Amino acid sequence: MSGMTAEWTIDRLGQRGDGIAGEVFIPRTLPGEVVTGVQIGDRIPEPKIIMPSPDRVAAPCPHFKRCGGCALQHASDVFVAQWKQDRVRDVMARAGIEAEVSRIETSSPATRRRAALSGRKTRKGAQLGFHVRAGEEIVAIPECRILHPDILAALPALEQVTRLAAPRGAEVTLHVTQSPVGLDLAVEGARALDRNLMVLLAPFATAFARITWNGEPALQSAAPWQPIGPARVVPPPGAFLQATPEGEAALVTEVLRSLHGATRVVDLFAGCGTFSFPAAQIAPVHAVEGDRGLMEALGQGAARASGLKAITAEVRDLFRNPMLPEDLARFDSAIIDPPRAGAEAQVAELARSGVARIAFVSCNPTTFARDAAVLIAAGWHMGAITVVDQFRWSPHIELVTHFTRT
Ligand SMILES: C[S@@+](CC[C@H](N)C(=O)[O-])C[C@H]1O[C@@H](n2cnc3c(N)ncnc32)[C@H](O)[C@@H]1O
Repeated sequence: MSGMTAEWTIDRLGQRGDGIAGEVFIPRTLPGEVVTGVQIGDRIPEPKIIMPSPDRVAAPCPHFKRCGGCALQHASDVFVAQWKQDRVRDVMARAGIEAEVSRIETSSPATRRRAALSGRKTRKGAQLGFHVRAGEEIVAIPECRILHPDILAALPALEQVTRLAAPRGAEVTLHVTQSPVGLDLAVEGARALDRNLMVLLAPFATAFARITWNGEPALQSAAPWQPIGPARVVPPPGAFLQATPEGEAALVTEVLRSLHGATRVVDLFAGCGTFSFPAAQIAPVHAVEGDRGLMEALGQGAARASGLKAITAEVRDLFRNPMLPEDLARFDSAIIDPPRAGAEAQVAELARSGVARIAFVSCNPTTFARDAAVLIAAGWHMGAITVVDQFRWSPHIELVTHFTRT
């Protein structure tokens, strides 16, 4: 069929949010829609909609057609919310688990507090933004509907930094994180930082609280702290943080609900303490994490915080060296929030530990389903799942639930 125009009816959406008709992927379409277009390989990159779905809406962002940042702006909020919850049910069912998905918490537009932007120097200035869908070209995003207004307001300054940073013919990545005292900028792939460049960066102290250049400190006018529970934590440059404050609050609420009755908590894959600090309002917390910089940030935040139970920190690779049942014996409750790969090794140990309750946060339903199946097979009961949509208009899905012993 390649190269021919034909008519297609969309059956379903795939995990990246593309419509699928038979074996063909058709972006920016919805189930039930009839489309035509030229097939290139297994895709119809520029479909024409012949019969639209009642769930189709006008995309709120003027960049949607080209920008690869959002895949689902052509769908109503109701459709996206339902699709994400159904996807979690389907993935769980494929792992043999009948899951109760109770609700979805969707973050508001313009609340994403961190972004990785791509930049390239041009003859006249700089290109800065997100990549086009499945391509190298960069789309400028001055009217982006997901990013926090502080980040959008800094786009002109970020373009100037791109001009200073980008090596000839190469791209730089600008990790920008919003904080109450200004933006934290970590530039990667930049040309080497020298004295001349330091001088040129100095005026950016008004636009950015901190600039880090290929991992080296370049400028700091204020420590870019984040409010985490009752603590103030200064994460390392470019560090993981939950993407929106609303999403973080929804996750924390569910985690704390799961910890009801906890007296000693272990927080596995703790990051810089998103759950450790709120949990330490209830019980002492031992935070375990593989990244030393994150653990140091958590330790410094804990040392400055008041009114919390004790927080201890341990740097540990939980894939290669998971906490064993004997290590876990001093805790009655666990929080676990692994990266996308899930926590196969650690969950196997939790399953046979004496811990009474587990709050489980996941950013990948597929690895979560695999890990949940291990706990359920070992006699644990899974509670209702809350889907947390911090990546509004993208197909990305996060969830939180809890496990108790049956
Ligand atoms: C999804 S993030 C969650 C962080 C934290 N719970 C939060 O909400 O901010 C996953 C964390 O796992 C950590 N991590 C990744 N691989 C790891 C490993 N093998 N051992 C321990 N921690 C790891 C990452 O550094 C990251 O902080």
